[in-house]
Amino acid sequence: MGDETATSMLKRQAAEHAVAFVQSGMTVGLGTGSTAIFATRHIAALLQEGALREVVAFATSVAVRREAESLGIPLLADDMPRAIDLTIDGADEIDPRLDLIKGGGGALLREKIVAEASRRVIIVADDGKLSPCLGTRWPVPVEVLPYGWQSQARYLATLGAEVALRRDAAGAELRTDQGNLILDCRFGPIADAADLARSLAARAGIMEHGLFLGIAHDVVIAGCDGIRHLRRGGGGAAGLEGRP
Ligand SMILES: O=C(CO)[C@H](O)[C@H](O)COP(=O)(O)O
Repeated sequence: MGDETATSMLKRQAAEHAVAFVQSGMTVGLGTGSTAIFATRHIAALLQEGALREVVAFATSVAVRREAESLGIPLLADDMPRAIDLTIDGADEIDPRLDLIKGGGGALLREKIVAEASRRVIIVADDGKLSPCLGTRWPVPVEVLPYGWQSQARYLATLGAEVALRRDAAGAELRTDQGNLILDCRFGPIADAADLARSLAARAGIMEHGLFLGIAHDVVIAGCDGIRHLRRGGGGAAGLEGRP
């Protein structure tokens, strides 16, 4: 089995473990990315089997909304007429406090809107996403308005970032679902993520950033040695007995 297949299997295991927390009647946030998509597909399969009933979902990106529609998952209207019970999403980097870098898939703004509207946020990932300190292995994605974006790039450089405009596979500047740009900001290990988040939030033209601090309630991590369920403030691994 190649590396890619093994990682994909871990992503699926983490995502399916988290879906066990979805109950009939819930409103569920559907995350974006190659890990969260396994949760969406598993929810669809459980709805089809009748093991779950009356679940309504809210997607964190246009791509996931389309996928959910094609799988027959009922969706809330885009104005989110009610709060979300549980969101299952992925992450790019996870530190020991369960703070995150997200936005590798470019959906950080919608993902943060959905997470902040959710009573519970479960992050699912393979153990390659664990990091001693945010910024060690992943840049912080920053979504900026195209208007004046080079000014934001200069501002980000003054904060210590090596800044790269994200491009799509064809080399064109990548546009988010809102038509904005993404600046990937490599800071290296971030000593004070809360302070950096404040500096990013303070700048007009920066629409959102990929630091998700104090947002995840749970992190489900799959590795070769099994699944670990980490809870915020819960002192670490809870093991499979945490399953509802
Ligand atoms: O934040 C995200 C998308 O904006 C993703 O959740 C994150 O990039 C992880 O993706 P993957 O599960 O494909 O590794």
